[in-house]
Amino acid sequence: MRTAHSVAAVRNAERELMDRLPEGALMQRAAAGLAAACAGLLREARGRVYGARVVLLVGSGDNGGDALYAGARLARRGAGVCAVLLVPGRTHQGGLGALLGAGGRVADDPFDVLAAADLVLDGITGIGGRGGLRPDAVPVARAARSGSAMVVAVDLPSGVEADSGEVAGEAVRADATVTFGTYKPGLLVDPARERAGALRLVDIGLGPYLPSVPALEALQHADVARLLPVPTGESDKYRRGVVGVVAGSARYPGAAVLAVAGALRGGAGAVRYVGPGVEAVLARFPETLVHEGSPSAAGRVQSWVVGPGLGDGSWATAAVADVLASDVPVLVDADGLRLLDVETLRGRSARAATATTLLTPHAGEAAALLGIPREDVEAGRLDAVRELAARYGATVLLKGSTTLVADPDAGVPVRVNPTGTPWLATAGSGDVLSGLAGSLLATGLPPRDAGSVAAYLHGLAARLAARGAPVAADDVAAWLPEAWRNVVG
Ligand SMILES: NC(=O)C1=CN([C@@H]2O[C@H](COP(=O)(O)OP(=O)(O)OC[C@H]3O[C@@H](n4cnc5c(N)ncnc54)[C@H](OP(=O)(O)O)[C@@H]3O)[C@@H](O)[C@H]2O)[C@@H](O)CC1
Ligand SMILES: [K+]
Repeated sequence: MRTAHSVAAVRNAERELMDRLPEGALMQRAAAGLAAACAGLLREARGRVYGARVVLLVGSGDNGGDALYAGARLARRGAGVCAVLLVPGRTHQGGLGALLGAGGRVADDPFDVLAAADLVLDGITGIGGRGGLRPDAVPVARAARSGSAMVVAVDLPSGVEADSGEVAGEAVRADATVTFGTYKPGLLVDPARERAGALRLVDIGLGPYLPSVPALEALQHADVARLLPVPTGESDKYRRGVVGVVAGSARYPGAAVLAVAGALRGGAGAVRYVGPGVEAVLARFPETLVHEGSPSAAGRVQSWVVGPGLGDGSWATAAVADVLASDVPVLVDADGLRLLDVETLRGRSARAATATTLLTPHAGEAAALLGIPREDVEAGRLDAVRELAARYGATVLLKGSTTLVADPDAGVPVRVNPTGTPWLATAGSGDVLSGLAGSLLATGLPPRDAGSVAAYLHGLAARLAARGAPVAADDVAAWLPEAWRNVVG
């Protein structure tokens, strides 16, 4: 599991650890890890550290101090290191002394040195930064990107919000970020994540002092493998779970087919389809159980998926209400999100512990549910998913470039999916995801696990299917077994 902690948690842990260490020891640990990472990158790019041209962008806080001490270490290994001091009167004095003592220098003209650099260390701001880059830092950050240098962010790309992943204005765009002690939420959530490049974590000994419950967590292969259902010798199709899929309409029969395609690959023993797309579903998947009446009359299921391509006719409205009246886990997607009755939804968890709900909006649907503009959801994804989960009393999976899953209990870490790919932004891929997650719900996974495991497999399947080329939603569904094998492999 990759975990991220809030700035407040990092600051507390830092205070506790600092009390037990000699002054400056923590910054030296950070700088040593940072210099080692930079030396590795320079060796990869040009064979050796000796003679490399390194430029440090140094702000007014300890983030700049880290850059200066790391620069001193690189200078001692023969790199030509030059510091650009953004606030000369408030530069970290110990760090500057170390750099100058190691043969580094302060740049006269930042743009000259940046144009010739092999590597730029961004030490403008770290966890103390607020708002986007200040105006004087913007041209320097742009110049760092415009040459051929690798840009390495110290702790965080300057200009991003560490706790939320928001980017208010301009931020550094790094090729790599070397972060200290723990990941920060902004390194894992877009739009900030996208500025961070490849992530590297340097252990500075904060671990024992950080809270055991992080703010954010990202599943890795081993975590997903542990969560995936494994049928036993005694499993028959009913014990493995039956997922009911209420999807599709005369106008959108394809949504039914794609949701069933996802559901068939999610581990449930059987898929029961209910809706107007019976013919299309059976033509493609003859193994599906089908029913054309109301969902509650279709036979037993262990979970429901309701909404993809359902339209908003009277049958659809009644079907959503019917499904929400059940006591099994329900996943609500797409049109289902527009048709759901909020009071019924909130009442579900009070009615039965098994009546859990997983909502799976994309940014536009989330915006409608929250009554705010879509851009606000995209800019502040973490806040939006937390707010939705709290307001609706349901688990919420917010789809997008970094899919997030929030539990209605605010004390439970938000999950962020690490396997996404831009190729997933394709029609119908959400229908596949809803079927897949619903199927995992039927096997008994709680909503947060079902949502985050489904997002993980779905992203991985898309990557495996795509290999650099466009994919259709149908390809993603077809590659789900390969993604599953890849995880348990
Ligand atoms: N915690 C730990 O465990 C460890 C922490 N370590 C390191 O310390 C870093 C945190 O250092 P920090 O607290 O000094 O804050 P930092 O990020 O340097 O920025 C604050 C300065 O920036 C300024 N400023 C603010 N916003 C700005 C903007 N938009 N654009 C431009 N400037 C802006 C602000 O100025 P002011 O608002 O006062 O004018 C203030 O002076 C952390 O990220 C890590 O690298 C490691 O050494 C070891 C272990
Ligand atoms: K930085």
